[in-house]
Amino acid sequence: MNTLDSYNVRDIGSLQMAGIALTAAVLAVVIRHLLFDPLAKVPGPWYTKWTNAVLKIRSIKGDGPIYVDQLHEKYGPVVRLGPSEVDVTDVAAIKKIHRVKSDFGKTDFYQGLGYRRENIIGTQDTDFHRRQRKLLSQPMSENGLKAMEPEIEEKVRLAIEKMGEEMKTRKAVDIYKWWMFMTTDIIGQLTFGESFHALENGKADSYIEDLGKAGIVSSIGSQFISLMPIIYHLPLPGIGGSLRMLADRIQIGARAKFQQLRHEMESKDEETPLLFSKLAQGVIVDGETMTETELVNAAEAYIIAGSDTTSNTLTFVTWALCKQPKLKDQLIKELETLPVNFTGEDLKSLPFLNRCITEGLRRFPVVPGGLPRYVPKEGADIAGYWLPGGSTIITQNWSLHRNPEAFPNPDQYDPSRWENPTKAMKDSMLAFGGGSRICIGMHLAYIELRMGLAYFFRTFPKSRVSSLEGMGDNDMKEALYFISSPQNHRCIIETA
Ligand code: HEM
Repeated sequence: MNTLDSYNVRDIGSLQMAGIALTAAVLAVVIRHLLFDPLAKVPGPWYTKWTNAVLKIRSIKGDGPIYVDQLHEKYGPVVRLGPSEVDVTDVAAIKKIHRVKSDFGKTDFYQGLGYRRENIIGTQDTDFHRRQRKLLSQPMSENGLKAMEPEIEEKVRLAIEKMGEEMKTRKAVDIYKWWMFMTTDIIGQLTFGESFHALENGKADSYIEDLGKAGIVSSIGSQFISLMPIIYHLPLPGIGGSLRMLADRIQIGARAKFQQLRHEMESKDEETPLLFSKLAQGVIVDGETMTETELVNAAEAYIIAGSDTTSNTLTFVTWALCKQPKLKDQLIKELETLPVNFTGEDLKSLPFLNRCITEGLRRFPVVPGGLPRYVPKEGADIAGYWLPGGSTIITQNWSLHRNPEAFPNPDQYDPSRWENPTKAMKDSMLAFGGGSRICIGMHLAYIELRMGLAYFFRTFPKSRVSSLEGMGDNDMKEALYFISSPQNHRCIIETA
């Protein structure tokens, strides 16, 4: 036997050993999964024992919630989505997960969305979150927002004016675009004391464009959270560098806006009521305050969370009402009862307007997918299934809001179902989340939704869905990402 041959024999031996080791490792994983899989009893497709790849692919395609909903139809209120992921539609379980002081904390998914910024939306630190809520809640309360209503109303009126102008030249209006500019300008105005002037300019400024780009990259990145440290530094096409560079650009922009706000407040005798007026001046609330970095991060969180959520809801509700002229006429009749100089309080007391909004939030939930949470370390009993600590539990609105027992004929947009809402209906609504992590901008959203719809239908009572430029129902099919929107990003309405 020559030397070469002896090497070959040794190599073959090593290869065999490696093959045996690999087979043993695979077998060990298989056996562990088969014998010790803590989620083995949770029903779901066979492959979810091994992978959540189907969920990821469908989420990236923008129809993850439909996939999960189909699994619920087949397997019941608790379904397995992956090796350690479960979705639940059981109301008692949802109350347990989304309650005040819940120990089901937000998962790493939100870290992806926040692209490494510790802010109120993504934080997993309960003390940090409690402090932020305490400091930020008052200006966001119904009472706190009253002082900001004139600023909001001004932007709503400007949006309606711009829609009227577009109607004259284009013979139709893209309400998706104008509602987006309006909500972006409102949250900019209330946050930084100066809007982004999207309504005046008819386009988003570079800061908003950067935020939009970061939102797209982050929402894809949040599906692959373990790859985020790499994604963060990769040069990506179309965003002017890496996500890290983009995030830095956004932060520099927000910091400059804040410094300008502080400067203006110092030079004024009277205080302008804004979401951060007091905190920006370093006012201490119950012995606590926020640093400039915390304020900048909170401002960014507000702008991300507070623009397309509200504008997409406005778009879907406006469209749904234009599609059903009887409902639209009923709303217009109710709006005719308003005094000339109506206020936010007057709008709050209009029953049909508010039913139209509630039904819009149900039928078109703009946060349609899961609000993923970790099961606390001691594990939890969820609707009769024991889930180990650290597994992920998801509660998706898309399914909850379509529970046919609570909402017969769930695909129908029908505001009348809210005339006498049952307990099951109220319990099945999770449009703004729940418990300690409930949407802090909920009251602001309601003010914008009421004012937007009231001004729109009072000004344009003849509105109807247009077929100009090929507009059709298909345009309004929902792209179900973390935030859902009309799939073609337009909604063309004729107002005369
Ligand atoms: C129709 C409009 C809106 C809808 C449907 C909506 C929905 C939601 C939902 C479902 C959550 C909970 C997320 C979770 O638990 O994982 C949330 C949280 C949040 N929303 Fe909204 N939102 C809307 C408008 C706004 C507005 C106008 C703001 C303005 C600042 C805002 C700011 C936030 C913030 C900061 C959080 C995180 C709260 C926390 O974790 O303490 N949202 N929103």
